[in-house]
Amino acid sequence: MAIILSINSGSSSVKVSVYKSSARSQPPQQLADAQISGLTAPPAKLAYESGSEKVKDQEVKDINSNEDACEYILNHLVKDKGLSEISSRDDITHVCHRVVHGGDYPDAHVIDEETYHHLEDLTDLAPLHNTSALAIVKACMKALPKAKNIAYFDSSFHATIPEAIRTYPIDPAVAKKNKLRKYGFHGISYAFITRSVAEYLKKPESETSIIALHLGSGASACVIKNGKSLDNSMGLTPLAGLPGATRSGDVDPSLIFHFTHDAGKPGRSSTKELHISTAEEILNKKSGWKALTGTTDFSEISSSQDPKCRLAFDILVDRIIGFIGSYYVKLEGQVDALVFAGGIGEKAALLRTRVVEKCRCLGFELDQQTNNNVIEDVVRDIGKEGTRHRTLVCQTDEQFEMARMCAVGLQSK
Ligand SMILES: Nc1ncnc2c1ncn2[C@@H]1O[C@H](COP(=O)(O)OP(=O)(O)O)[C@@H](O)[C@H]1O
Ligand SMILES: CC(=O)OP(=O)(O)O
Ligand SMILES: [Mg+2]
Repeated sequence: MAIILSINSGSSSVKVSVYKSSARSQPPQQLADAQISGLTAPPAKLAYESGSEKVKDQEVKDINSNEDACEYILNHLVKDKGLSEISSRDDITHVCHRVVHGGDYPDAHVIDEETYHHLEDLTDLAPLHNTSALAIVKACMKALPKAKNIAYFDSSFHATIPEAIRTYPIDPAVAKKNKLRKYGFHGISYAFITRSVAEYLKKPESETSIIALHLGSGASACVIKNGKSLDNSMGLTPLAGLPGATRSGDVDPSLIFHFTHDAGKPGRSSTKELHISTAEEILNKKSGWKALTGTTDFSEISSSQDPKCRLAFDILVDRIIGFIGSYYVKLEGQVDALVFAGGIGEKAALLRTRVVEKCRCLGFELDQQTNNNVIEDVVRDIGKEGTRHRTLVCQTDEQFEMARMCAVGLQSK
């Protein structure tokens, strides 16, 4: 029997789910689910659920990093008397790590001392996104010496994006040398969404074409043609495309050269104090909903009448429909469904309403009653009966997807 820990280390939270995998061709069975959130807005809070225990919003002290959060969760799992499968850390056999940037890796990668440095090299491509995951990989290698660590990359699912879509129109020699191209992210989530939607529609994945939206703290859109990623709104890094909690999303790349108090007077003087890594930090960590409204909580933004919140909401709707229109054309209208996922996509009924209203001309329409109900199924049809295209909500689960891929790997041995 394998005991699999799936770790999703995000920009503001660490989510860890525990699974048992025993029988052949059975999906992994979840034993416990832990999350420490609020890492960027202390105090950090614990949510924990296992057979015997349920905790929500419990403040936890002295958690200052993703590694601290992970260590806290490991201790909690061992201490949980109801979780008999883990009585010591040695009971954990596999640890799946979500690593956002996987460069050219088309598949998951087992991590040992030797291969760890390959992952470190990738961090140069996305320092803001891979660093915390790698710190956790390192901590787990030390804290759980008996377990096998495996990296699952957000970019792998997008290895199928064709050349003309993934290539930036820049000097090809520089692009090649510095590995500058579109990679695309949230792929673990899109793999889960594609499989779940295909199952729901009772179609093979290879005949399923969807426009999917993963709208969380980081948000992206993806077009999946016959089960494979054709395009994703994120790019070289997760900064491109839709805005997010603290990310600007697409802006004119020149904007950053004007981003000082001298703004309005473009020229070298206006940027002389602004180091390029500061620019990256501003666009990734000091923009988005936080910069526009002061909060990163989208439920607050979507229910507020404050003009700043309404503007942020309208910006998200505008950017999303831009991608839907583009992706609809890329699929030549052969769309099985528009799919909403991620914390915002799954819970913000008003956002779904406004987006789908704008896409009415393409043949999408909602059933308002179903849309407004709390959605608990993995996939739920919220579309109006008789419309040309379906609209679905999918409760995506990146931790489960990694555990599932890990279990499939074990079964094929
Ligand atoms: N009821 C809600 N309405 C709108 N947004 C919500 C709601 N509940 C949570 N969210 C938003 O979902 C986002 C978090 O989504 P999630 O997919 O868990 O994020 P991540 O994994 O990227 O940290 C946050 O922006 C949060 O404010
Ligand atoms: C890829 C990415 O943006 O991840 P997250 O949404 O977890 O920040
Ligand atoms: Mg996420």
